[in-house]
Amino acid sequence: MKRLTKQDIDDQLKGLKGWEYKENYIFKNFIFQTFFEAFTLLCKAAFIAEKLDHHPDWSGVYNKVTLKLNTHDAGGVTQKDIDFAIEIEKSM
Ligand SMILES: C[C@H](O)[C@H](O)[C@H]1CNC2=NC(N)=NC(=O)C2=N1
Repeated sequence: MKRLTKQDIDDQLKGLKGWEYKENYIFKNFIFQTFFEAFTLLCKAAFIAEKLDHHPDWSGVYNKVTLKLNTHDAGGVTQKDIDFAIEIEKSM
């Protein structure tokens, strides 16, 4: 899959609240009230990852989650990464 240009990525991220582009990946930091809500997001991310066959780098510390994505073969951000972010936002 073709790597997106910075302009394409910036344009697409305008519609995705909290998502940012940095050093060849897109990411979002989430902060919840509770560990359970954070864990719920990780569960949703796991199901989306399996559906799209595209898996985020993630970290979870108590009520905070970070999701980070790029496409290994392309060496950067592709439409698959954006699609993952869209699915996550739809699930919120
Ligand atoms: C074969 C399989 O489709 C690839 O290894 C997938 C799996 N999940 C992946 N996830 C992410 N984030 N980037 C990839 O390039 C990627 N590649």
